[in-house]
Amino acid sequence: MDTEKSLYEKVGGQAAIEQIVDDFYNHVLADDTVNKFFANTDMKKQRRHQTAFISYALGGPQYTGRSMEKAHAGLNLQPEHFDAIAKHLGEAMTAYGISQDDINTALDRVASLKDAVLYK
Ligand code: HEM
Repeated sequence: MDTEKSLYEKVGGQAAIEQIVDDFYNHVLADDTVNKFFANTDMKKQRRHQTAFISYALGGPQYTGRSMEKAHAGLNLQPEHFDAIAKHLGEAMTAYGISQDDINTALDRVASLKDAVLYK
């Protein structure tokens, strides 16, 4: 748990998340593999999604809304969608100057939610 907390703090806390979210968001919306899922999602929700996703990856403040299963119900997300989102997260973190080691830690965390998110 200490390691998780320090990753969030290490990369700059809330301010880092906001910048990474902006970059991540632009990439997700430009990617035809995944942007269709957000076509009917309102902007506020989308923003919450990106922030929750990245906060979780960094071990920051936890999202307390609907369960991952419920949040993705009806989307029937497939591995390629998950991988595309993970790739954009990695790239946004690289652009922000986060080390590859820390990025791998973040991607491992995110991968642990795969079962909760896919095929719902
Ligand atoms: C670890 C992985 C993920 C996490 C932590 C996560 C987190 C969340 C959260 C917290 C919400 C609810 C947002 C809200 O209602 O305010 C949500 C909804 C959503 N997620 Fe994810 N997500 C993940 C993976 C994905 C993937 C791979 C996709 C595919 C492109 C995706 C697409 C969506 C969409 C479209 C919604 C909105 C559904 C709606 O409009 O009700 N998510 N996600």
